[in-house]
Amino acid sequence: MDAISPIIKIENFNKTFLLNGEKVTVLDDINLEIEKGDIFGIIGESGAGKSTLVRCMNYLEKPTSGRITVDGQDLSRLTERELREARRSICMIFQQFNLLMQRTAERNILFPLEIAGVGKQEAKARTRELLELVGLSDKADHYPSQLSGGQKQRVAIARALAVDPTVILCDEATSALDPATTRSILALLKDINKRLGITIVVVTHEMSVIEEICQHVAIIDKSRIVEAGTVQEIFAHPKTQAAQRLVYPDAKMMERFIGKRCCRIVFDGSSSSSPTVASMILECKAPVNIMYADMRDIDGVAFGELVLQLPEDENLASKVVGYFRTHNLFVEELGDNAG
Ligand SMILES: Nc1ncnc2c1ncn2[C@@H]1O[C@H](COP(=O)(O)OP(=O)(O)OP(=O)(O)O)[C@@H](O)[C@H]1O
Repeated sequence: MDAISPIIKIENFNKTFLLNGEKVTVLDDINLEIEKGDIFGIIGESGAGKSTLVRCMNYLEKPTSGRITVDGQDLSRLTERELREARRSICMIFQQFNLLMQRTAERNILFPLEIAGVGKQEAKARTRELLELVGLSDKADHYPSQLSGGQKQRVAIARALAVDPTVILCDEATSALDPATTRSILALLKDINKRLGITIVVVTHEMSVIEEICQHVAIIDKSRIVEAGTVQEIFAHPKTQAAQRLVYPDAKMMERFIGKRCCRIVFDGSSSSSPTVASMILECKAPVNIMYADMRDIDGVAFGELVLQLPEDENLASKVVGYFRTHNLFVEELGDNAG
């Protein structure tokens, strides 16, 4: 395989379920390519079809029509035995960790090595290494019930890594965790991707997870992929309503600023990293109120939106608006016809 060919390729893919005798289309004409070494996010609202899509990537669910190729192998052509073999390199981690409760952390990680027939000494040494990699060397003998949610997910990640996968599929892997633990698990996944070159597919309903670790993202809405691209592109120019709802969840709230001399400034990653608002205040000598701010730092670049209340003096107000426009920012005055 050359470095730029996709490790996962999904073509003309459809999935229907039979529900009370009726066909329900859950995924409709999906086409997607995920490059080797990427951290790829799949985001959408509840019921959009995210989990079904990711489960199809290792054939836990089979497509109704269409093709899935992973690492050059068309999964539809594999026998059950070959599929089991292929699944060893396409591991999955889940929201609820799925650990074996009667086994210690160490023996959970040993499990896939036992199934793969790895010798005892080698398996034990590998397990120790993995416990260290996920920062749990001191918890080897703990049972899942004695571990926190974050620690359980670390064991699940170590177990996934035991068989040297090329892809890790994460289905809402941080959704049961608090924000600080979520960040630490995402940092661990990022580190694994960087150090081991493993491709990671992240299914989530939280934009913050995408921002934190993904390079590319696909947005699923009502069974279809409505937008896909780099995280920066999607943040900068969300085209569809589904993407706009995710990137600007508070868009409806803008209505409350209408008629109050407010303007909305969009930071789409193209402006310089200088403190633009502070510089504007110094240069225009204009006092402004910040009414609303939703800013994110993605790879050191500012994305998001600000609502400022402009000065009453009309000349000064247009000077402020002009300042932002000359600094490559999109500015929209929230007049009576805005919203
Ligand atoms: N085995 C099944 N039989 C029938 N319908 C199913 C089955 N599995 C999933 N569905 C339906 O497919 C749709 C998509 O489900 P899926 O779990 O993929 O969505 P999701 O985007 O992951 O949602 P969530 O974020 O709530 O988990 C839902 O309407 C669900 O009810």
